[in-house]
Amino acid sequence: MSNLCEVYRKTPLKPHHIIPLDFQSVESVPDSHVWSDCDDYNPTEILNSHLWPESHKFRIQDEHIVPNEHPSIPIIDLTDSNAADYVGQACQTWGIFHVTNHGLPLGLFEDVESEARRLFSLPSQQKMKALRSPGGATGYGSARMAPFFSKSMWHEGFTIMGSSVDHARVLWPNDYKRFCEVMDEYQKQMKALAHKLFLMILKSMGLSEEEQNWALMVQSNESNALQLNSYPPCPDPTRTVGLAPHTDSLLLTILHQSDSDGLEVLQDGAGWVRVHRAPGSLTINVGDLMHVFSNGKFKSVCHRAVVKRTHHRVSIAYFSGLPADSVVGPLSKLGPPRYRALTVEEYLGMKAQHLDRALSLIRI
Ligand SMILES: C=C1C[C@]23C[C@H]1CC[C@H]2[C@@]12CCC[C@@](C)(C(=O)O1)[C@H]2[C@@H]3C(=O)O
Ligand SMILES: O=C(O)CCC(=O)C(=O)O
Ligand SMILES: [Fe+2]
Repeated sequence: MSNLCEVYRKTPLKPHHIIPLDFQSVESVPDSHVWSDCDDYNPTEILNSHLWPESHKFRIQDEHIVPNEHPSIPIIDLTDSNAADYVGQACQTWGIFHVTNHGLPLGLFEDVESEARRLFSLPSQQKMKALRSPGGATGYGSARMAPFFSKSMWHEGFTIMGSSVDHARVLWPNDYKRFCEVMDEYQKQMKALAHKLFLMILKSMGLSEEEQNWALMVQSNESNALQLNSYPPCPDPTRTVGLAPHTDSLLLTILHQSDSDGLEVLQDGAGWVRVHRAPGSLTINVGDLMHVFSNGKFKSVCHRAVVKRTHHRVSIAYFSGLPADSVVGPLSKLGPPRYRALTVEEYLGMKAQHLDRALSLIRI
């Protein structure tokens, strides 16, 4: 089991921040889930783009990245010989991009999505048997960041770190193996892809082979999490929020948006931009630890998820991180450090206390 689990044990949550609404039993949106107050909706520090240097506020010009004249999220073919450069550029400008030709079989996504749907379509009382414990990191429940918002999100999640067998067994006592196999295989494939992307990123940063080897050694120990997200159909999608605006804490996130769009990113000047899926692609975004490691060159992108009136949207997010005791600080070759170095554990502790303010609190 991943040692990220232990970090979260130190910041226990209250049960009402863990237990999702029984979405199957409601016909209208209860007041607890109506987001009318704008302040709730927009975390202050994230919107304050002082976190990001002026030079990053430009549009991608490279025609290989953006095939049309309207700015849109880059789509990068991982088999292109220049892919590493494009990945580096996309991390600097958008903090998010799609990858195609990633080599993963379509069946893998069909399987993980169908298992996720099998889980979320269980009756609420059954899912509650796998509820995350107050000091726990894995299992069924609301998003970990729930306590920072006065309203609840139209969302339920299932978090896996390592093996899912303990929770799967209580959900399906006689039929849990398939779920575990699919989740194990998915995590294995994602780990390999995260490794490949990390290597491209290091290359794009101009690291020497020796420096690359060192960094890869650190990354080969990655600590990760798999998050199944469910956004049930909502009677009033304009007054509800799927996932509130946030940045992801770890290095990189690999997102599979199943069959419907719903992810939006906050872009300087443009506001909220819908992240349309490209066929067969995966969506990659930069997380806070990568933001620190790149000395702010790569930006940890603020994003949110919206909900649908009739469609039950499911997404699968893989968070690639580092062991809790590893130290993350800006690469020295990227200029004077703009963030102080700290352990993953310390950073996640700050995130648990300050959410979107954590990154600015470690600025030098
Ligand atoms: C390893 C991770 C990463 C977590 C916490 C833990 C497991 C679940 C992840 C999420 C998923 C939903 C958004 C987020 C903000 C949340 O509330 O839970 C993420 C958070 C983070 O990136 O900080
Ligand atoms: O469902 C989505 O599209 C976004 C999920 C997400 O941001 C997350 O799990 O951190
Ligand atoms: Fe996220």
